Amino acid sequence: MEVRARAPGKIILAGEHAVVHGSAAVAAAIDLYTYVSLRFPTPEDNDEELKLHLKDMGLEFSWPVGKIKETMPELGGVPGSIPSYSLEAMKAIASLVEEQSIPEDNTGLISGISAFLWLYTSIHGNKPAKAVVTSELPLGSGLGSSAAFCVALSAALLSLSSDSVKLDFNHQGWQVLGKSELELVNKWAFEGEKIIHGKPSGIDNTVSTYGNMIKFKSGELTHIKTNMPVKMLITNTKVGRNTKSLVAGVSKRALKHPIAMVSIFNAVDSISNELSEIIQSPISDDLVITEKEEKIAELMEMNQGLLQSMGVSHTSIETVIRTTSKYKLSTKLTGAGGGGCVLTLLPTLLSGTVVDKVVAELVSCGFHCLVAGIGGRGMEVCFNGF
Ligand SMILES: Nc1ncnc2c1ncn2[C@@H]1O[C@H](COP(=O)(O)OP(=O)(O)OP(=O)(O)O)[C@@H](O)[C@H]1O
Ligand SMILES: C[C@@](O)(CCO)CC(=O)[O-]
Ligand SMILES: [Mg+2]
Repeated sequence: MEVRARAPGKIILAGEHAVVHGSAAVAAAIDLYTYVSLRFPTPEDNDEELKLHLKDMGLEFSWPVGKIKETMPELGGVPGSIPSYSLEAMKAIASLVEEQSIPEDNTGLISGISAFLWLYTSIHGNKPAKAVVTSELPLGSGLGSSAAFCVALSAALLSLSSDSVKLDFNHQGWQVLGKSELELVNKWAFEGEKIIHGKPSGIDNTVSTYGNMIKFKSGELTHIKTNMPVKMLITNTKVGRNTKSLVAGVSKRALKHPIAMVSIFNAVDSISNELSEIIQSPISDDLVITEKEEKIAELMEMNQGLLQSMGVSHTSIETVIRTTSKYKLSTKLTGAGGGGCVLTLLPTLLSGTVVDKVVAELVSCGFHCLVAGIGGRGMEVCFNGF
């Protein structure tokens, strides 16, 4: 039996970082996906290994199941109940990861491989299997690659665990899971995100699981219904960074300057609430759209200013802001910042020629630009046709 799961990346329209400290944030799924296929070997295969193939990078890792059992004698294997990780389990996983040869310029993958091992062994114990991962998302760039990885992986793992997820095996093509299954996948993915992010808010795995556009505050999800077309140019500065250390940096600043930082987080909360109201309110004509876009653009600029105060902007992000402001366009970072991707609002009435000029100028600075579909599908699984 083989299953394939896919989960989308995301953009955060407002509220990143502050959401870790209890403020509201607004996020939307994008139509770029991470795919995980999972297969248990048949007895004829005579395969006694757990394998992880990161296809895009041409990397393969494998662990003899005997070695996993020896290193982690207290294995879980109960899909319905999520174990809290013990220091011993994390140490055991670290030793299993250490014995793999991970290329020096790919050490960022250590946290992803650790999340894989933790999720796999917690759900399936020490059963042999092969997982193959591919992704359309740039890794470590603010588009939620870690969450898409954890959601797709959890969905694939739970789909092949006999009783935790109800599926229609005869369904042709991609299928959306039921409400309780989505909740379970989201919970497991959040645990994976903890391994990668340290202290995630849960917004990335939640929007990747459910898709569309959401408001998220203190673990609570509100679905945003909108008929407003929101078009963003995504610019990847290609400056590498990692979410865990950026989140830790903001927490450090919050400890150092608690009163000032609480004011910043409160301001972000108001921005996210206003933004979600604007997006949800009905549209009667083009004039209304233009007014709304102007407000959204201002809120994005205000949010970017506050993110800069939190210490998560970067000179490359400032370069994109300067470049796009020449064309009167508003830009903010998305995700954890420190480099990575930034969003520029593309108003509905903006001419294609202007977009082409901005893109050409950004590309000449060495950045990569893309326009992704916003607010699309969440996590789905497939048993055939792949
Ligand atoms: N397809 C993948 N295969 C293996 N590991 C992955 C994959 N996608 C993400 N990861 C893991 O997640 C890490 C990147 O996570 P990180 O949270 O730093 O960035 P991001 O999720 O892309 O951005 P953000 O959290 O700001 O949205 C990678 O270094 C790797 O460990
Ligand atoms: C920076 C952050 O707010 C968003 C990363 O996409 C972290 C989180 O919420 O987990
Ligand atoms: Mg991440």
